[in-house]
Amino acid sequence: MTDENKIYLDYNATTPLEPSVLSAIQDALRDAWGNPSSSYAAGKKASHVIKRARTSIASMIGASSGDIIFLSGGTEGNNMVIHSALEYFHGFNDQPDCKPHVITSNLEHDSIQLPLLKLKEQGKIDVTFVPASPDSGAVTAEGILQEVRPSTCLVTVMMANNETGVIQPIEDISKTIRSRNKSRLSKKLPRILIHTDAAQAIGKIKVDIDELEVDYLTVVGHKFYGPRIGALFVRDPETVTPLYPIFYGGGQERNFRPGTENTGMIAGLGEASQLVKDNLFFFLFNVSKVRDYLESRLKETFEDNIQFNGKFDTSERIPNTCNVSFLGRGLEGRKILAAVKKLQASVGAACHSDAVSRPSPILTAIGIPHDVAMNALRLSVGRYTSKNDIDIILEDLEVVVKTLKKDF
Ligand SMILES: O=C(O)CC[SeH]
Repeated sequence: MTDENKIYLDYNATTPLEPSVLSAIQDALRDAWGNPSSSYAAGKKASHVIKRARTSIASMIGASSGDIIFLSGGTEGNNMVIHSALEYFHGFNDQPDCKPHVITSNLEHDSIQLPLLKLKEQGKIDVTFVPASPDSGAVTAEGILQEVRPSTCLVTVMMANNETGVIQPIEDISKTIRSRNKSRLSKKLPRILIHTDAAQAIGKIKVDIDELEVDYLTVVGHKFYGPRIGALFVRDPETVTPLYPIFYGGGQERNFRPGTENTGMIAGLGEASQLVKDNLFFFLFNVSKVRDYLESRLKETFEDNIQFNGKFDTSERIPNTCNVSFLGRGLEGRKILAAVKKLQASVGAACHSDAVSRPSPILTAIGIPHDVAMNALRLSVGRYTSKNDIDIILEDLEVVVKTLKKDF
């Protein structure tokens, strides 16, 4: 339950800070205010806090501390991966007219999709958006592989979609691309770098960089009860995986990401990561129980007058997400959200929420008809959402849907 007796079911948009995360931030701001680059006590205190946080984040995803680069959030991390892949390509290939090629999905967050479209518009790259299947809401490794060409230098696919919750086959994609890389080496073709944006996966499902076999992985604090900063996993950035700074300055983060460190927020990200490391399966079990209860209550209340948009027999979902359409005229998702008294949710990605009344491009991309997509709600439960919250939401929705139907 949040303010004004509202019930928040938009945890994929952002999450509140866990109390211990807030305490870690406050403690660091109060006690570790020194410049981490300073050699005296105040600086050392700050650098110690950062070191401890880096260790927690690395441990959460099965990485080494040296593989974690702090930055401002998911958007910066995703842009840095694209920038580094292109720098790597140009360092490898000296033919000025040969453009780097990037393969991605048609489901990506704007912080992947838009930089790629911009670079394409500028004539700097070629990009292939591999369509997700309407039968699974996911891409396939084969679908990615068949788009590989000699100039391909990056494959980037999100680990789980923020609107449908569908988990993408990152392990399969990595294994397939790594196998192809072996044959490319002998042909003196660029290595294909592999990235996944794990923003919607961390804290909800197991994220292990050795199982995933990715070169890069984006970590976004505010999706797992942490602060609004992020980190980028880069597999041994000094020697194995290319990483190039987007901007230059004081040399922090081994010159990969300069700027005086945000010690307070880094401390918070470290605490949020430690909580995930220590409690993932407790969190996962709880949210899946409540999400499944939500979907059973929706089915019980609305019977065949709803459609779930992320449930497929051939793919898995993150355990907290329910994308549901209310079938029938006059039941647009935006109208329902404007009329409910308790529910706080979204029709899709928060970064699109101010867009004109249009169906989610993610839902239409996986073949959901326009009118059904227009009637969708994205409901994403949190660690502490209760079944009682769900019962209140169902009452709220039942009244509103009945009223909107009658008024249409
Ligand atoms: O899906 C969301 O709401 C967060 C990314 Se814009």
